[in-house]
Parts: sequence; C-alpha cells; structure tokens
Amino acid sequence: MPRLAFDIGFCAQLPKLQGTVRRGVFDAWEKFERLTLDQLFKDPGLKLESLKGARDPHIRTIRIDRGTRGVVLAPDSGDTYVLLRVLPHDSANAWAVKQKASINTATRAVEIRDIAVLEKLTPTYERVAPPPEQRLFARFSDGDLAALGIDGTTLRQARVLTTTEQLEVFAPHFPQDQREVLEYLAAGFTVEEVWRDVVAVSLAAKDTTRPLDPADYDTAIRHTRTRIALVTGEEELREILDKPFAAWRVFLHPSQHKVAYRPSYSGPAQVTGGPGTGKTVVALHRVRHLLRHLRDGDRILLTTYTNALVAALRAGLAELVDDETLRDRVDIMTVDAFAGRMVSTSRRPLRADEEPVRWQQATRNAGFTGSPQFLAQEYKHVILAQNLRTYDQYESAERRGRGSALPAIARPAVWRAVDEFTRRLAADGLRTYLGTCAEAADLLERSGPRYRHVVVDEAQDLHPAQWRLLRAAAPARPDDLFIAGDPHQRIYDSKVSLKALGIKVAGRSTKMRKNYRSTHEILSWSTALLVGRPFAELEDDARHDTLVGYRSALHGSGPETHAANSLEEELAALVARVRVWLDDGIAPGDIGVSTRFNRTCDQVAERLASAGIPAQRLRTDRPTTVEAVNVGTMHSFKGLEYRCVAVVGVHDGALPFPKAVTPVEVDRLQHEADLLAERCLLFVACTRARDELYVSWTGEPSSFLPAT
Ligand SMILES: Nc1ncnc2c1ncn2[C@@H]1O[C@H](COP(=O)(O)OP(=O)(O)OP(=O)(O)O)[C@@H](O)[C@H]1O
Repeated sequence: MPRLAFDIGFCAQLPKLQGTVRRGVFDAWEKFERLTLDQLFKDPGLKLESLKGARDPHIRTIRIDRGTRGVVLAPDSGDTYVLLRVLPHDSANAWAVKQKASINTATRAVEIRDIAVLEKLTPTYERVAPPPEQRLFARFSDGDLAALGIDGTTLRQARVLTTTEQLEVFAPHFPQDQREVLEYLAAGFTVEEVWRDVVAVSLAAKDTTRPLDPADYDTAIRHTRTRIALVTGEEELREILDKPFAAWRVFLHPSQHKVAYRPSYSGPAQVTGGPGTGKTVVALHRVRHLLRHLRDGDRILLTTYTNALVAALRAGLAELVDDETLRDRVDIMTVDAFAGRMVSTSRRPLRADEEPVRWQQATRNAGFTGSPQFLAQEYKHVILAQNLRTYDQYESAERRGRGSALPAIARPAVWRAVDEFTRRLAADGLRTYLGTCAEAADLLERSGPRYRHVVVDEAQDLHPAQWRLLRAAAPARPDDLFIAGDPHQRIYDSKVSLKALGIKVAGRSTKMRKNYRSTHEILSWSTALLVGRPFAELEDDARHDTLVGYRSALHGSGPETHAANSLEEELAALVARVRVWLDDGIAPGDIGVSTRFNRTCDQVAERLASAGIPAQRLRTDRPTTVEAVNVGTMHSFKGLEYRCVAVVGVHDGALPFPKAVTPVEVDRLQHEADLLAERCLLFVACTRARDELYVSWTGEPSSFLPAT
C-alpha cells in the first residue's frame, strides 16, 4: 500500500503555510492511503510529475492546491514517498530539479543534498584554496571520512574547504548526516567521538548485519527516524499539521532518544547544552519513559525554577502522555512550591522588595559594622549554601567563592545579625523561600523521600538549599535524579557544585550541541554576547563549560537592531516591527516582547494595545493565547520560545542594571558573578527567538551588545 511520509524540512515550513495548503497536504496524504501506485500516477488531481532537467529522476512534484506544489522523493523501490517541501509552483520546480537523494553508507539513512549549488560552489572555492595540507579537513584520511559516511562527492567538496565559515556556506546544501559529521570534525572532535555521537546513535536499533543496498529506499526511509515521519493515521497527521511545533515528538534525534529512553541510570543523570538543544524535550521524554516503568504507589516530581516554566512543562507533558491517570502520577511544580507544600506553614514568603529593610534592621540591632547587602549574601552563599546551623559550624566554615575578606573577629556579629533576621521573620509570620527549602529538606531527611524519581529542568539556577531538598525528595537509587540545565543561562546568583552536594553525575552526563530553535544567524549573534566569559560547570564549579560545537541547522535572517533617540520613538519602532510580523501572517501569540523591567513591560503592553495590537503581560495564572502578543521581563522568558522576539530597552542603564550588581567594594567575586548573570539574561532573552530577533534601545546601547 502506498504511503506519504513527511520530511523534517516540510515540517519546518508548516508554521508558515496557509490553511488551504495544509488541507491540500492532508488530501494528498489521504489519496496515498486510498489509491494504488498505478492509480496515483494516473490521478489527474495529484499530477505526480517528473521534472525536465532534474538532477535526480526520483525527485518529482505533486499538486497541493492552486499554485502550490509539493516536492516528493519517489523512489523506485517500495511504495513510500516522502514529502520534502511545499512551495509555490515555480519555486517548487526550481528547488526540486537541483536536489539529489542518496542513502548514507554509515548511518543508512536517506539524505537530500542540493547538488546543483554544491557543484557550483566547489570550483570557486577550489580556485582560491591554499595547499591541501592547510585545509579544514587535512588531518582526516579519506578512509576515516568514508567510515563516517562521507561519500565520494561530498569528500571532493569538503576537501576544498579551508575555514569553518566556508563550511557554513556549504553546510545547508550538504547531505544532512554528512553535514553533521563534518561540523563535528571541524569543531575539533575526533573520528572516534564523531562515530560514537553521530553514527552509532543513528545506527542504534537498525539491523546492520545485512550489507547496505544503496537502492533500497524503502528500508532507508524507515531508518531515517530523525528526519522522516511515517504517519500512522489521520489523527497523527492532523496533530502534526495543526501543532507544528509539536513535531519534535516524532523527530526525537537519536542522541536525544538515547538519553531520554536509556532503560536505567545507575544514579543521578544530567543533560546539558546551549539554549534550544532540546533539554526540556528530553526531560519530558524521560518522564514519559519513567512513567512506563513506575511501580504502584510510586510518583514522579517534575520541577523547575519559574511558574511560567511549570505551565510549559505541564502543557508539554500533556502533549506527550495522553493517559490522564498516568499523568496524574507526576507532580509538576517549582522547587519553592514543593518546599512550601512540604512544610505546610501559614507563614507568608518574604517579598524580594521587603528583604533589604529587614537586613538593615538586623545589621543595626546586631551591631554589625559591614553593609546589609554583605550580610544578605553571607546568609545566602555561605550559611544557607553550606547548611550551617550553629555558630561553631560557621566559625570554622570556609568562605569559598566569596570575594570579600571577613576577619575572624567579625564572625560573631554576622551570626548575631543572621539570627536576629531569622528570629524576627518567624515572629512576624514570615519566611524566605530558601529558608523554607532548608526546612523542607530537614523534614524529608527525617521523614523519608516522597518520590521515586525527580526530574529537574533549568537546573542551573537552583541554590544548594534547593538541591538538598531535591536530593532528599527521592531515595538514592538508580534513576533517582534526572537533571537538565545550561550554565550559560544562569541568571540568578546561585552557585552550585553538584559534586560538592554529593550528587554525582560523572559517567551519566550528556551534552547536546545542536540547536533546534533558532536560526544560525540569531544563534551566532547571541552567542557572541558571551564569548570569552568563564562558565562554571553545574557538576563541578572548578571546571568550565563551553559552547564548542554548538550550532543550528536552520538558516534565516540575522537579528535587526534599532537605536532610538527617545523611549517614545523606540516604542513606535517596536509597534511598526510587530505590525510587519503580523502582516507577514505571524499569529500574535507567536510574538514575544521582552524587557529588563516590569515597568517597561507595562509601557510596551499599553503602547501595543493603543496601536490596536492585542498584547498581554506574561502571567502564569492564565494561559497564553494565540490572539495576543506576549510581553514579559527577560527573567520570565526563561525556558520559553516564540517565532519572533523583540528585546527592547537594551540601553546602558538597564543591562547591566546597576542595582542588580553588587558593588566591587562589597564583594569582588560577587560583582563579577552579577555582571555575568546580567549578560546571560540578555543571552537568554535573545535565544528565545525561532525565526526573527529584533533588539532596540534608547540612547546609549548596553555595553554587552556587539559594536554596531
Ligand atoms: N529533535 C528535534 N527535532 C526538531 N525540533 C526539536 C528537536 N528537539 C527539540 N526540538 C525543538 O527545539 C526547541 C527547543 O527545545 P527545548 O525547549 O527542549 O530546548 P532547551 O534546550 O530546553 O532550551 P532552553 O535551554 O533555551 O530553554 C523546541 O521548539 C523543541 O520542540
């Protein structure tokens, strides 16, 4: 029976396709289900045409609707065809004639390359290339490259390249798996590492005992799980067409699949990687895997940092696990909410704006001569972080990571002030979030764990007190903790070393390097914001994490920046920008506007509304809608994503925000850490964008921005 399968390139186009085109795709698929191959070829409505001048006779086109055609791979063997792209008539033909399909000799998956473009580029680069030994892949033998699936044609083309910039020019046209291999090698990975991380993961679960038949597309299509979706029924196709962003459910990359569906980890496991590498997706799939093996009575805690993310995780899990009773066995909440639930107290959490006054009082009453800010940080980063409960413990504690001297003689006054602060809080019926975590951890350590598994997303911002609570929430057994995080997105001033807390992930840690969210252009611009800065690993803060090999497979336009002379002008430019997006057919709900401050968010929301553009402040107590542009602070955008993102108010007084940066004279190291967190905040905001990024400011731009 014939089938129409779907290529990931088509799925990437989906958000931009009109309803009539989607209906046309559905009708074409339905015809494949109903007719024989012979009938399909004769069907006057489908018009399954071969193309004059095609580089590959197996690439044909079909009619989708008036003026739109689908490009399909129609192999001789088997009866599964693959829809590669849907384009206006002339563009479809122009694109189709240049493509060539093949089966990768190492991964055994189907690949498509733009052979016409590659053949045009190669001689031009060859002419200006330095001697072969100075070129990009000179240190790899032909044999090694062939073993990794590089075929003769790609080999000749790759051999002319000298720099990674040149590879970027060729990359979108190379066959997909071969491109990935070359990108890894160019990023400094060894042949063995590339075999392990690219080829072996792709080969997993495939029958490799039989020799590869380069003409057997039927088997190869089934082996291309990462890029080709074999839709099982009408409902599944409707879901892909209606919820295109949910397509990752079908296209989990083998490297992601391997991490999420590993039967068991002997202890805590960790997945790291830059923004958009699919950490949240992997964490959700892990929950799905754990649910399938959960014993009666056992429960899972899925936790993260912010409420907005809790809402996103809840929606994501609902898309992944249909069975509601099974989903009910997962508690999804922030770590702070979990702590609050454990201690079940009527004491109200202290608001951030109430805290400085209380530290001032404590400083005065205890006769401490240092600054209240110093005290607050000493409490958070030394006393709570090390779980110091008595003065004797504090007296002998190391102040690792602090950049301010504290003579031994001053420690009693610090302790008195902290004691004063916590006693007064309790007397006034108040509590701090972190203090509550410490209490909850004590309670669980005494009463025993509540969950069989704990899965943590956005782990980089959690404080040691929160980690102690999570550690105590599940028994130390295989699959106890699954941790997803990225040190480059640390935007609160928590410092942690999982190793020091007894959470050992060595040998069970995986790093993701491929970004699925943003275009290459947005990613390289955003990554440049962080270049040259040190990022302590989550696991061990003495070691540094890097973004080496981090890349995107998507291409699009680069970020647009706008310098305004006044806030009014900046807001007017924003309105104009958002209008263009809306006119281009982007739904309001696919647009996010982010700023450093709440009050700028209000101004933005008001200005958009007065221009007749529906806008809503991002709130966790109500779902986002497709009808309104989302406006939120950079902090609240953490973990989220939008097709188009505007980051406004990026001026020198906002990033870094002076009040968020500890003065160097109070604590030198904290000053550096705060500056880095402000920089990461801008990075996080910019990397929320899928297709388009717009950045604006009034007056002097933030010093974090690259020179414009
Ligand atoms: N294998 C895949 N194929 C296609 N798209 C994917 C794949 N994996 C993830 N995605 C998509 O990439 C986007 C980013 O994924 P996700 O939010 O999980 O990344 P993340 O690493 O948690 O990002 P961040 O750290 O920035 O919050 C999502 O839209 C997701 O659906």
